[in-house]
Amino acid sequence: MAVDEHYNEHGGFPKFETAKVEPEYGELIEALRRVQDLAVSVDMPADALKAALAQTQQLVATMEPHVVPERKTPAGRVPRLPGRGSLLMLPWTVEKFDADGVRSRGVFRRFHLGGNGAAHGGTLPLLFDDLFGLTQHAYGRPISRTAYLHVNYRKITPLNQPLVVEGHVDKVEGRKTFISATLKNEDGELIADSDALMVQLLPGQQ
Ligand SMILES: CCCCCCCCCCCC(=O)SCCNC(=O)CCNC(=O)[C@H](O)C(C)(C)COP(=O)(O)OP(=O)(O)OC[C@H]1O[C@@H](n2cnc3c(N)ncnc32)[C@H](O)[C@@H]1OP(=O)(O)O
Repeated sequence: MAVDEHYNEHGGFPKFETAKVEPEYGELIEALRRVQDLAVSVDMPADALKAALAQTQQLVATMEPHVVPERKTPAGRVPRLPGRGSLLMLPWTVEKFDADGVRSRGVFRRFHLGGNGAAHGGTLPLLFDDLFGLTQHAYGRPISRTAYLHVNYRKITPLNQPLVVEGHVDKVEGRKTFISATLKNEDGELIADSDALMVQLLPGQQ
């Protein structure tokens, strides 16, 4: 394991701490994703719209009193959950996490639709960027920020089909970590590939 001697230097970043959550937390996040799927899929009559609005306003009222600062919410800090329990992240599950690389599996869902049955092109950099963050972390690099991220779209990215993304560190030069990744379908066909530069933060950098 290539643990960097500067691993504990996190610039302005806090250390990532796994959150403990109630069993219902993962179910809530999944239900909210289903709502997102539906929100971009439905064409409702007025009475159904009114009912959905009233129920959503009720949900907001239930959740709103519990807003906490960024590092207190479990969102994004539950590695066993799809997307680490974050609604922003692709709801994919990490199945390999070590210095050799990180592999994650999942599907692009209806709410990732760009057009004509394909995932929105902007959702792929999100998938890759989060994977790159995890990859450099698994490699033992200090917290870094993405300086650039390049995506090659090789084939249409389908919705609701199991896909796998896999990334690894190519080289490290001082503060710079060069990482690359591939997105493939279960037949091993290449859908997209990406490479990025992540730059280690200096003390005080955010
Ligand atoms: C377990 C769960 C964990 C948690 C897992 C969570 C994963 C989340 C991961 C998300 C990561 C993100 O998306 S972060 C969000 C998106 N990124 C950002 O917002 C970054 C904004 N940019 C910046 O803050 C800055 O530009 C930095 C920090 C990247 C670099 O600024 P700096 O510190 O002043 O460094 P600087 O001197 O400019 O550059 C250092 C070296 O990098 C090179 N360099 C810098 N930028 C570039 C560039 N675009 N293209 C080529 N090369 C570049 C320079 O030439 C130099 O090389 P040399 O002369 O030394 O050879």
